[in-house]
This record gives sequence, C-alpha cells and structure tokens, in this order.
Amino acid sequence: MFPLSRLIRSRDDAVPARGALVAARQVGLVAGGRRILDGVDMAVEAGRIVTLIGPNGAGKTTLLKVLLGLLSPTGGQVLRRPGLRIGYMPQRIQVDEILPITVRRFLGLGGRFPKDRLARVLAEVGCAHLLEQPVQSVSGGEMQRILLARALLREPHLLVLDEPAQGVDVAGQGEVFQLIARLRDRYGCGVLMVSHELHLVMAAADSVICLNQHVCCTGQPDVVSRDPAYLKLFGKTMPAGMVLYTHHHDHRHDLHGDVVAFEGEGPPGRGCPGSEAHRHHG
Ligand SMILES: Nc1ncnc2c1ncn2[C@@H]1O[C@H](COP(=O)(O)OP(=O)(O)OP(=O)(O)O)[C@@H](O)[C@H]1O
Repeated sequence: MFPLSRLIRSRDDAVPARGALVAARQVGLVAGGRRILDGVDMAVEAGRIVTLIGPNGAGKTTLLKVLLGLLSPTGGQVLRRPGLRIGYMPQRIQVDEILPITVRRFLGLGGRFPKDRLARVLAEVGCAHLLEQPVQSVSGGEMQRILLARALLREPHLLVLDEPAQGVDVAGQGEVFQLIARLRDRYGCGVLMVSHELHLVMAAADSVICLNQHVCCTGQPDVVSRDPAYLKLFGKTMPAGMVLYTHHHDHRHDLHGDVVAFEGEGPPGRGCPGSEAHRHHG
C-alpha cells in the first residue's frame, strides 16, 4: 500500500522552468511490458489549479506518482523546485478496522504536530467536530476531507489530490472544489488533481490536461471554453455551467492502451504533435 498523504521532499537535482513547482518533460513509463505514459509534458505553477482528466486506465494516477517521485519514469525527466514541499492525498487508503484510532491520532501519524495545529487544519476543511471521533466511523465524504487535512498539515507548496471528490454526493462535490480553491488562496500553493467530475473541473480549474497515455489536449478552461476547438474536444456547454464531456479522437487505443490509427487513416500517430495543446483528433 502507498504511504498515507505525506510530505515528500524533492530531489534537488533538476530545476523546472521559472515559476513552475513541478514539471514533466517527455515523461514516459513502461510497466509490465505495457506503455502507460508516453511523452508527457506538463507543469504546475504556484497558485494554479491544474486538473488531470481522462478515461479509466489513462495513466492519471501513474503520472501523479511519477511527479511525486514514488515511481521512476522510464523516459524523460521530472523536475521539482528545490525544497518543494508536497502534500499528497491518495486515491484510496486502507484504515485497519482492528486498530481503532481517533481522527486526531490518525492525523498525527504523519509527524509530530501540536493538538491545536491538528484541530486548526481539521477546521479548515470543515471537520473540526471530528477530532476525537474514531476514524473508522467517519463517512466517505468526511474521510476525503480528513485526507485533505492530512495533506495540508505541513503547509505544502504543492497539493496533489487524486480524485478528492470521489464518493462525495453531487452537492458535496461542488463544496469540495470550492474548498480546494479556498485552500489554494489561503496557502498560495499549486494544486494538481485528478478528477472525473468534468462539469466541476471546467468551472474550477485554471488549466485542464486530458491524458490518455499521452497528453491529448490541454488548456485554460476560461479561455478555451469559447474556442470552437475546445467545444469539439470537450463537448457543448450545457445550462447552469454544466459541460458535457465528449472526447473526439482521430486515433483510438487498443486493449493495451497503445495508440492505433482508425482503419484507412494511415500509420498510428505517436501522440498529438503540432500544437501547444497537443490536440489530437486522435
Ligand atoms: N505496476 C504496473 N504494472 C503494469 N501495469 C500497471 C502498473 N501500474 C498501473 N498499471 C496500469 O496502467 C494503467 C494506468 O493506471 P492508472 O491507475 O494510472 O490509471 P488512471 O487514469 O488513474 O485510471 P482511473 O481513472 O481508473 O483511476 C492501468 O491500465 C493500470 O492497470
């Protein structure tokens, strides 16, 4: 199992471009004989919310782990700002049912923090009342917030959140995204998150990266949402700010996730060269 959300110190051997906290340069990963990431370029800057979207198995969690340094890429480079503090909220954790601990003890597992610091960080995520409650008894939505509090404990420069609204009801999802934006403002940190809540992503993110092994397209939602190319890639804007996600590819992925051209369209392309957005109709 992965360690719980925690502080991860950067390797200070390579430095990203000015302003970037973390960056991937042509990152690739092959595991178990399969290509999982291919030529990924991206960066997260302080104060920005960058959201990774993509279908199941697209490599989103793997990319987060590579950026965190938990997995080594088999190609390309990951650059982290020297001294970078990262707060990581994993997609899922296992809490041992037979080891009853309170939320306070659970939060304290990641380091020595005074009780008032633990109480304060829980209050920041709207869960001050849970401090002395057994962690096994909290709801799924409360657990997401507790994990977020845990990621915040050491005042990270970069928050990495793997599906922070997973298991949260629809009304609660909006609150989670608002909370993340408030925390970004309060801490001035960069946020990199994976999300499947596309309508909220489009409203809340500064930048969206669509991943399917490679970066299919990327852009700032507020700018590109009026762009016909964006509409073609991400679908039509729906009432009440909802965005219907449709992803038009000019290639497809086989059962192993490899890029394959549609029949009659020539040889398979490698990624989507040709634009800053890496826009692939395929
Ligand atoms: N160590 C590994 N060996 C082989 N394949 C792996 C390994 N780790 C991940 N994979 C595969 O890589 C692919 C990408 O997995 P990943 O968890 O990154 O996808 P994801 O985009 O986060 O998916 P989801 O949206 O379902 O959470 C999956 O097909 C997964 O089975």
